Amino acid sequence: MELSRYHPNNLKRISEGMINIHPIQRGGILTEEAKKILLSWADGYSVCDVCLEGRVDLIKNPPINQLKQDVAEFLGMDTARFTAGARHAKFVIMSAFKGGTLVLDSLAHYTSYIAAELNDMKIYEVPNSGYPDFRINPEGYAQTFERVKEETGRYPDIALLTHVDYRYGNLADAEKVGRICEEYEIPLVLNTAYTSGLMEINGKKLKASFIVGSGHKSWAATAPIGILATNYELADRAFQTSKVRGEWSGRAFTKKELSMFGCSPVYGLPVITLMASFPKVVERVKHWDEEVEKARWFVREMEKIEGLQLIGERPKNHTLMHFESPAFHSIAKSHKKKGYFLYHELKKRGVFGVQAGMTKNFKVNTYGLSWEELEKVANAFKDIAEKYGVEVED
Ligand SMILES: Cc1ncc(COP(=O)(O)O)c(C=O)c1O
Repeated sequence: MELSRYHPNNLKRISEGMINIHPIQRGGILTEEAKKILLSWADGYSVCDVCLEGRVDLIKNPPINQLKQDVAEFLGMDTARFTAGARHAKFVIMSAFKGGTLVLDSLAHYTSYIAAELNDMKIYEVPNSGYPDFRINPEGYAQTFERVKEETGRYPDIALLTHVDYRYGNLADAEKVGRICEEYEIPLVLNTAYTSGLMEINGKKLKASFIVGSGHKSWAATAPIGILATNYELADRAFQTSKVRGEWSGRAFTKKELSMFGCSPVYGLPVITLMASFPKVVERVKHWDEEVEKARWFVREMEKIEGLQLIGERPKNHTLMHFESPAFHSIAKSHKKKGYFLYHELKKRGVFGVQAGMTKNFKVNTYGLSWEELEKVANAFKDIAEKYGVEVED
């Protein structure tokens, strides 16, 4: 075993000191407040200093019990739990509808499909409009509900909408889908992995029965942490308590919630960083419009590069974006670094986050970059294009 590879000196992060535009990382960057408390809460069971009830979500010091209620209120829901990522939150919901039928958008993340598969659910997809904008038409939900009824004799048990998808960063019309679900009386799961924590979300207004969030993606928290918020009607179904009794010992655990593995799937730094960042997160969602404005400016600058084109909806309503770049792709064909040239050229210019090997298509996220940083990133792409003889508009 070569243990020296784990020496702190060898654990320097590759992106350190660079402008990070990684598509999944921008909303999870810690606030200064969270960074300040890292060391004092870094030990394994740190949050369990004063655990009187045997459940992390009920701990009062640090105020996790209060945070859970504040997070629910912030999302316009009645109650919430912290989960092991958005994926676990979806698994918890699907397990409450085990063996049933799910309708989801065809841009949903693989973890939505896996959560349903693990729970023996039948899956139906709402189609998208295809290349180049890949939009989800809310009416597609009603049509798919009818299709399910025709094929199975009954309407689906639950529906899921990916508020902003991970492939194109399209913002779906959650309000319209929510209204349709309400008409059909089908509970809606709104996956806000890329929206709650960045923009204002009110589950009641959107008629969502469940809101799923991702702390490490969008709430300035250390991974892994997700959020599952719901209303009082469905809370008992999602957070059932244990009924088991040891046949010999007679032991019972009636306070333990099954889907939270009895106590909690997440504690320590993920919970504490989410807590420390929460006041900033509550504040930052009010400034989402400026983030969209910056994203749109960035698209305009990038599209000055010959052939480079935004894929997904226009205008952009989110900071996660997907570009098609035939010019970079043709450079890669004859470059000695092949598809890796773009990644290396960006790194040389202090920009990190475009997936190594990608040139034909690539994704970036501009959330939280200052105007100055944004300009530096756009200039880096333009500079690389010009270096290889690709035309760039003034
Ligand atoms: C739309 C969407 N939902 C859920 C997830 C998974 O989130 P988590 O890592 O919190 O489980 C991702 C991850 O990329 C995602 O893009």
